[in-house]
Order: sequence, then structure tokens, then C-alpha cells
Amino acid sequence: MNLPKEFESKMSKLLGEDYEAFARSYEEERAQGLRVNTLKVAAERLRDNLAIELSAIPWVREGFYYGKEARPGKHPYHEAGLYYIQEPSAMAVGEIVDPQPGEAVLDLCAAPGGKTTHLAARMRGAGLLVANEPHPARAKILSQNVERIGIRNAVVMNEMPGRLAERFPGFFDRILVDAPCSGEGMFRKDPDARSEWSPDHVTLCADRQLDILLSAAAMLKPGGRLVYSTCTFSPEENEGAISRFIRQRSEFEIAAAGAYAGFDRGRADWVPGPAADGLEETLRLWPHRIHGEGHYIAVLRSNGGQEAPRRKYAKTFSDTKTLKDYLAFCGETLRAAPTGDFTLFGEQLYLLPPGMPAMEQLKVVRPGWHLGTLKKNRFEPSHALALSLKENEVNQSLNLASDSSELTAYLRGEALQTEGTKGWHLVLADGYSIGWGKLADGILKNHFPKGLRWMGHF
Ligand SMILES: C[S@@+](CC[C@H](N)C(=O)[O-])C[C@H]1O[C@@H](n2cnc3c(N)ncnc32)[C@H](O)[C@@H]1O
Repeated sequence: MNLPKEFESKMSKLLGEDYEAFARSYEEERAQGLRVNTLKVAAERLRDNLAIELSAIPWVREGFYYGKEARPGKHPYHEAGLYYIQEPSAMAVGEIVDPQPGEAVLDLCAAPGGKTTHLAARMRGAGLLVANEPHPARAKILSQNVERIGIRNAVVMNEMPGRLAERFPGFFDRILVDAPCSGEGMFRKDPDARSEWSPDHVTLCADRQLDILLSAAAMLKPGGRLVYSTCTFSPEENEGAISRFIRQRSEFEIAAAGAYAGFDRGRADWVPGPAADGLEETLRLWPHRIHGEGHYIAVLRSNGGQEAPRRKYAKTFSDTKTLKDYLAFCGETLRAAPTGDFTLFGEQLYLLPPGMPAMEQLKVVRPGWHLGTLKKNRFEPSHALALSLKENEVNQSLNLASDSSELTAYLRGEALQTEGTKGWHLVLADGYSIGWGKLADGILKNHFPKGLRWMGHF
């Protein structure tokens, strides 16, 4: 593989006798992984049911390697959100953030959503997860992944970290900064990272990382946990960024990130400038030591900072007049109506996660659990609602085998012939929700979203 020359000589100086093994790893096949969405299915169960050979990734209990011939992205279970395809080393980050149900958690650089979807599964639908991504097109992809994975308690935003810091001082229990970086750890996977690399780009990334960390710090509760990760090797962006940050925010200290077989320790001796205490508690993941790409992970704990001021909560409503058609839909279709703090964006009805602060003047892509559209005199359920429901939560469903021609026809957008009660039916693949259909006179009208439909190449 053609690597930038200056990168090679820098790594050779840093790694010394390890450099040869490191360089050889670029000639090897990269690892491919999927992480089971435990909001929907237990890891062992998916492993038993998916006709793809999976082997355990040692550092994450719901993560598996799959072989290079397998195409898990083209399986109905992927459409049903039963797993997220994620680079194996990246799965260590969610494991180390370790969010708990009921907490307020921020994923500040979140697209396309690998870590967001991991954090959500660990939160088990309880608490508030804010997933933010400043790049608009990437924020949209993040939002689609939140939908597919069936997350009910996430708000997706499209803001710069500084704007969020003004609005959420001292608010979050845990924050993840999975920072934009020079991507040296992804050279095997991503040719663009190779062609964009330069020493100046490394410096630019390091300065931006410091800015993002300072914004994140302002949003953390006293005693909160801030996890910083990159997919690069450069000390400037890793131990260096952490050291510069702690010099500016002395109430932070490095906390132990844990010990995992094959993971190395951070290197204080590589820091350009004064090094923070405790860098040996941070983690370096090397492609020549584990079956995964390069990563760096640091855990920071705040021992001071700002208490959250009293805040304004997001505007909600609960009048049954506005909700009439929604409640009628729930009565017919669902065993229990989702209730809580409702909000309307145009005619789109959402349930806010509990404790969500006011969002005025912020760019919000998804303000919570999307229930559907309040049309004139009727309610149309959303794809997000379908993907977050289980078979035992609906009155009518149509369960199709994942390898059946009926399911393929459904995923292509075709209507299906079936008998049953008139009205909305949750369509399932082997018992896992995949979309809506509306039945009348023996024909199930297809409500699988047009943009997701399977075309000829499947
Ligand atoms: C490493 S990627 C995040 C990957 C994501 N966490 C995941 O697991 O799927 C970094 C993200 O940060 C975003 N980003 C770029 N500049 C940023 C900034 N100034 N503040 C926050 N995020 C930024 C990028 O657009 C990119 O989506």
C-alpha cells in the first residue's frame, strides 16, 4: 500500500523496532465487524439466526467479526436494524463510555452513528441521548441510522459544538468526543484519508480537537465522564491534544480507561511539549497488535466545573383534541399508546426524551421519537415507530420469513395479498419489525419508505 512518505518516516521514528510489524499490517486484510443491536435482539440469538459466520470480538460483548465474502449490509436483518456494521476497534469506544440507563449523554461528533447506536443500546431506551453532527448531509445519515436502530430516546442535532456549549452548560453526565482527525488509523480502509494526509493537516486537526474538547468540557456536569477518541496515531492529536486540554482545564484529570488484551498504553514520551499526568491510563489500539484498525481512547473526569443552571424545558403539549387521530390509531393498532411529552414539528408528531431542554434556535434534525404525521383527519405512523416496536406491542402484524419471496417483494415496495383485519399491520421479518403495511380488501398496501426500497441489485 502506498503510504505518505512523511507519515512513514514519522511512524518509523516513533515505533522503532515495532515499525516493521506495523508496516506489514498494511498488507493484511482489514477486519470487518458488526455490532448486534441489543435493543432488538440478544447477541447470541442473532449469532444463531444469521446465516453468516461470526466470531467474537474480544473487547465488546455484542461485537462480531465476519468474513470478507459476507454481505451483512444486504440482509433483511440489516433493514430491520438488528445490527450496525462497524469497524471492530471503533466498538471499544462505546464499551468505554459505558453510559447507564437514565443518564443524560451527548455524542458530540456523531455521524454516521456507529457510537450513537452503541450508546443507545447500552442506555436501554432510558434517559436522554443527544447525538450531534455539524455537517448537514452527515447529520441526515446519522438520523436515518437512529431510525433504523429503533432508538426512542435520542435527539439528533446539527450544530457546532460552541453553539451547544452556550445552551447546555454543566448538563450532561457523559460526553463522547469522537473527534474528526487525520484518520491515519483508517489508511487501510479509506484511500481519501491517505490522500488528504499532511503534517499541516495533523496540526489543523489537533487545534480543532482542542476547541471541540473545550466546548465539551463546558457541557459536562461536575464529576462527569468525558471520553475522547480518534482513529489516528499522531501524538499531536492524541496524548498532545489531551495534554493541551488539561493545561487549560485543570479541573479535569485522566481516569483509567480499563485494560484489554492487545491494547497498548498512551505514550507521555511522544507528546510535543509538556505531557499531562496519567497518559499511561489512555489506550492505543494498533493494527499490528489486534485484529482491528488504529484508535486512541482517553477517559477524562471532571472534578469541578459548573453546576447546571435552572433551565427551560422544551415546549410540549398533551391536548387530546390535537392528538385525537393519533390516539385513534393507537387504539386500533397498538396494545398501549406511547405517552409522555409530545411535540409537533409542522405536522410531524414526536415524543421528547424526558428532561429535554428547550431547543429553540438550534438546528434539530430529529427532536425525539418520531411517531408519525398528523394529516387532516388521520394519523400516518412513521417508519421510526415501526422500527422501534416489537411484535407483542401491536394488535395486527404480518410475519414473513427473512428468506421468503414475499419479504423481498415487500422490501421492493410491492403490495402483498393477505387476509386479516382492515388497518395498519406491522410487517416483520422472522418476528422483527421492518415496516408498515395498510390492509384493505385482502391487499396490504406497502408503506416501506421509498428511499429505502430494494432495487434490482439485491
Ligand atoms: C470520527 S467521525 C465520527 C464517527 C462517529 N462517531 C461514528 O462512530 O459513526 C468525526 C465526525 O466529526 C464531524 N466534525 C467535523 N468537524 C467537527 C466539529 N468542528 N465539531 C464536531 N464535529 C465535527 C465530522 O463531520 C465527522 O462526522
